[in-house]
Amino acid sequence: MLKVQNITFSYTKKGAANPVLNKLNFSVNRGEHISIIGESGSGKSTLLKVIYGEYDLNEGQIFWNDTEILGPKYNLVVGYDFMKYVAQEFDLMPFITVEENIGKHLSNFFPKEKKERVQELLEVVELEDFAKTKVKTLSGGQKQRVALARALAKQPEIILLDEPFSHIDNFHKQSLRRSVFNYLKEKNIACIVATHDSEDVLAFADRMMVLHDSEVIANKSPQALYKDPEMPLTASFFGEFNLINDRIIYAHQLQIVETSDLKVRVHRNYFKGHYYLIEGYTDEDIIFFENKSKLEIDQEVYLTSVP
Ligand SMILES: Nc1ncnc2c1ncn2[C@@H]1O[C@H](COP(=O)(O)OP(=O)(O)OP(=O)(O)O)[C@@H](O)[C@H]1O
Repeated sequence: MLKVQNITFSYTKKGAANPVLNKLNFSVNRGEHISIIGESGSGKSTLLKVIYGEYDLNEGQIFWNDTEILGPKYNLVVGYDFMKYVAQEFDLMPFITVEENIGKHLSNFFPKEKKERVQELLEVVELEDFAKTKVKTLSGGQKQRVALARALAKQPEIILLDEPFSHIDNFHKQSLRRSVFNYLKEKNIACIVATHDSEDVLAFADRMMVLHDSEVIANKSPQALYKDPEMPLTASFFGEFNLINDRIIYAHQLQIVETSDLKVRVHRNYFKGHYYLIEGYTDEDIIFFENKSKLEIDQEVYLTSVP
């Protein structure tokens, strides 16, 4: 189990401290999948780096089971065998092939096992056809997949992923995401994923942590937070929403009815595939709702909220 106990961390720039994490407490079980979300600059990457032991804490402690994770002040080499970290900037060996990169840290004493392991990982990241390709000739998304496979090669107990699919095109993203996250579950590898993409979270995360103002402001299942997001920042992660009488109401929860207290004049239609997102105005506010078809501009409709 990962235990993060009361940790505080600041970057120091020209003697001035920039506090990024303030008294964070949480734990992650073996095999558990945690997503960290938050605005850009809220400290998601910093939190992953601190857990990895890349920086020294100002306060608090981090443990994986009984081992305390210590920073560079205490460790000549950053990192531990049981934990892997795939950063946004993946550092690969450009002049050797994909399979050589993936197998880089696997022992050569067991060539058959090594070959099988590399093949298994090539399949997880869907790069079988690129095994013999030199990494320098790969695209950004392909490199990201090699970095993922390399991090998994020695089967860590916990893996930290920073925006793991950010460079991957939509065509491959869906199946790659399923393949990687299902693999981690199967092997009981804990993972902490920093992401902006709700698709990384909703179907896969056991818990979702929201970072804001240097603190964890929510730490619940995606289902619980979707149902009761508590604050606009969390709701925004799930889609378009409105604040009506201080209540968060998602755009899809508003429906056109014959008459109601909520009268809206249609301002714009946005095509979304199987529905349109409609932007409308009341006398005071902008309201977003969904409709199967496009509506006439300036048309007046009445809305009601449904669960
Ligand atoms: N090496 C560094 N030195 C000084 N300040 C830094 C450093 N890295 C990040 N910061 C600052 O720390 C804060 C948190 O940055 P961090 O990269 O952790 O945010 P993030 O939530 O991961 O952002 P994003 O979603 O844009 O990747 C920001 O204000 C950033 O400017």
